Amino acid sequence: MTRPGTFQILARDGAARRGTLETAHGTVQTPVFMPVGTQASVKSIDPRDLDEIRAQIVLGNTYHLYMRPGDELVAQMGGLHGFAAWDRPVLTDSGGFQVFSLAGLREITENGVTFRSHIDGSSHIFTPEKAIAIQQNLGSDIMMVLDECVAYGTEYDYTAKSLEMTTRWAQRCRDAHPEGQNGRLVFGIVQGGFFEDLRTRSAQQLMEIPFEGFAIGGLSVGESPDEMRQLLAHTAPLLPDQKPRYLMGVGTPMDILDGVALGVDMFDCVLPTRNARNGTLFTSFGKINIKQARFRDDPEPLDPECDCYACRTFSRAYLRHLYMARELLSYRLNTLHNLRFYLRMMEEVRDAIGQGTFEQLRARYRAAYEQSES
Ligand SMILES: CNc1nc2cc(C(N)=O)ccc2[nH]1
Ligand SMILES: [Zn+2]
Repeated sequence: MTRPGTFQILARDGAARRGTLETAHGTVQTPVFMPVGTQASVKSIDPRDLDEIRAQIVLGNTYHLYMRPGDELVAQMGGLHGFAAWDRPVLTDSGGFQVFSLAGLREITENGVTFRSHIDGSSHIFTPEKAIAIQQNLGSDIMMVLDECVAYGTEYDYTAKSLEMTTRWAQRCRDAHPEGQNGRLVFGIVQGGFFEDLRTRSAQQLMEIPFEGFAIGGLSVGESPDEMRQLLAHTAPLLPDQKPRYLMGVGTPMDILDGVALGVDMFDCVLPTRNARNGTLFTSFGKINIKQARFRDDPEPLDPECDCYACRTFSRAYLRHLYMARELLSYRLNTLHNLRFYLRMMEEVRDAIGQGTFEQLRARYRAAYEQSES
């Protein structure tokens, strides 16, 4: 088996790259979209479904699993792979983002972040070492460092001090899980808010540490699409060409295609799974909402170009009925479809990069999505 952490670039099309990333649970074809399985489950679908829609790697949230059922229990049950019967790669975030966005009452010190549980108000502390220990217990293939994701609009001086601490925390995370240890990988996370010079500083400091990959954090936090794109265009090319680049929490189909065009290799987002549960569905002709009356007696498949179970088997009329009747099957079929849409788009992306036709693919999606965004 090729050493975990090995990243091979197979083809380029402009700044877009097609590659392979080796992990302890198999090879990931990049660019890749990671379905989000916050509480050890991709909501409403099971591992057989993930296989069928050809998911390669899923994301678990450290904060949630630490809170419930507890990382020690998950370790006892064989890590996420044994517990959730998923035998492919798993990436876990460090909990930093959730603590900053979910937990109540937080205090940040050099040692780590102290916070109260959103479940029962109990007090906890995440240090860099603790964040890594939890992810080790979860059996994560790709662990993220503990970082401070500063809120959109944070002023320059605080952001500058925060990134310095994030770098010191990153070093402590790497020290807690040395390079090559049991085939698991650790990625650094670039911060620096929306200040290009601070992004450069954060990237330069992190690249001094031997991470197997680098994430761009602190985005998709309320900024405009243009602000995100501008920051991304500045930051992505700063990162090592020969290491995977991961854009955290992004995004819409167009955000992802624009990220690929800027050299990003990995993405995760709750959009396809969350939108499925409110009836918003992604199709080859743009975004629709299945609850619209126009679908009441529509016998056609949701998306004729989609190969998922929902599109092969049922009509728009049936999918609308399930949604209006709040049938649980609605969550499952809509989720299967939306995730398959994202995963199929990534398959097309990888093929297009290999054939040098990525820009044509991006233009095709833009034609379908610009109008449906309006
Ligand atoms: C949904 N937006 C989003 N922004 C993120 C930033 C981070 C981060 N660590 O800066 C992690 C997850 C994120 N998800
Ligand atoms: Zn479908």
